[in-house]
Amino acid sequence: MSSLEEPLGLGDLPKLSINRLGRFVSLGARRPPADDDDHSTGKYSSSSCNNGSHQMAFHHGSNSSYPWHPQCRQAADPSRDAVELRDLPRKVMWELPRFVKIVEVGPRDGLQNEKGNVPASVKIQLIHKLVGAGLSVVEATSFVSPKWVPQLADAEEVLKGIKQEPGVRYPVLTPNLRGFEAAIAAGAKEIAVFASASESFSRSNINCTIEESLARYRGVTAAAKKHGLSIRGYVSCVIACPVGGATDPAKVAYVAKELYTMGCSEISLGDTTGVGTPGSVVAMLQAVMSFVPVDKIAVHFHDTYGQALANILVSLQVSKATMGINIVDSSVSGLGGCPYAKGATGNVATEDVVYMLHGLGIETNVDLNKLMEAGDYISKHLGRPLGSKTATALRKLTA
Ligand SMILES: CC(C)(COP(=O)([O-])OP(=O)([O-])OC[C@H]1O[C@@H](n2cnc3c(N)ncnc32)[C@H](O)[C@@H]1OP(=O)([O-])[O-])[C@@H](O)C(=O)NCCC(=O)NCCSC(=O)C[C@@](C)(O)CC(=O)[O-]
Repeated sequence: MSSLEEPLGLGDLPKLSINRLGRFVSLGARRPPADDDDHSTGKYSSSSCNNGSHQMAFHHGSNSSYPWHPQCRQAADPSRDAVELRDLPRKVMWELPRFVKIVEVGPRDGLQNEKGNVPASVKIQLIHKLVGAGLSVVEATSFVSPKWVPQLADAEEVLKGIKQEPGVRYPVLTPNLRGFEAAIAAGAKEIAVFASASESFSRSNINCTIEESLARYRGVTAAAKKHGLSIRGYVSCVIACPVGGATDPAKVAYVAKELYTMGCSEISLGDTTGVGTPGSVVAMLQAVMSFVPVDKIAVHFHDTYGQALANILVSLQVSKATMGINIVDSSVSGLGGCPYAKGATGNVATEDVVYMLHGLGIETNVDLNKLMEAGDYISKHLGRPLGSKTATALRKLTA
């Protein structure tokens, strides 16, 4: 392996003086004092890590296969310096969560935009592989009009074909009561409604105004609550709309608040076109966080402009007052795109998100190797190269 192929990670830092780093951390880092730390909420405690008594466990099964990976080196080296280095990201950045829940949207968002037909059996296999990789939320399909999204016309067959594992969530999109009824008949235990912060996108995606969609979703969420179902709510075009241009963060906050008030337990904020940068994302998140608790917010970035990982990172550490967002949507092998958002590419690849989070010492419970196998499986079926930079690099290394 050439040095260029090795990731420059925390494991490279021992070449620097720990004392100098310590000074840098204490002078430069803007983090709250140790008194603010609170393990019950998952906030970081620096003092407890210095003696190793609260070392984070690195149970990312896949990492053990990559001995050069910074986390593996550190896990094998319990020295004080290694512990300090491993926790460095938490010190120099605003607070990061200890655990991030990944919501895998590949089988739905990923496959809704495919030109070719993907058989239901392949979708079911893909979902099983994703769950086998440790993902605890896998969005399975959509009960939408087959005239609008023919790619998901097999929703019933897919949902009925999945062997639902205990403790795993399989949300499905439902645009109206008709979709909701079909979803519960097929065994759905969680639904998702999807509104937009842009009038023009709302019309092109679901053929109604924002207010009409919210009125419709009040009916759908009321029915879902009666059946004891969990509900996810999406807001699309949170940064910009493919037709209408930049979105006012206040509009995003309004739609998010309405969805939250009607009973959505998780609000996913979608940068549908992938134009957001950390600058625009922070402004939008601050607006939404005035109305929706941070632990109910998920971020959903498309990677059209290559900004998705940066946007996720800033979302995790968004505020001094809170511990940041800890739910991230992503799509295996970067599949996806909305058929009604012209020019937008796929979601950020789950493999790349997992690689970054594990590199930050954040747990996900996802096994990167098994996840890459799911990515190989669907990419092979679609006849296209891997859409994840991480998977592409690791496959080259192990070829
Ligand atoms: C909302 C509608 C149905 C309105 O569509 P419409 O044409 O206004 O509704 P309609 O009531 O006139 O129905 C049209 C036809 O569809 C049928 N129909 C009606 N509803 C259903 C249903 N549930 N299931 C099956 N069939 C249905 C209905 O019966 C009728 O059939 P016909 O009488 O002509 O034979 C339509 O616009 C639609 O299905 N849109 C879905 C579009 C979509 O799925 N977009 C992608 C998901 S959103 C997204 O990707 C963004 C997100 C979430 O990922 C976040 C982000 O990235 O930002």
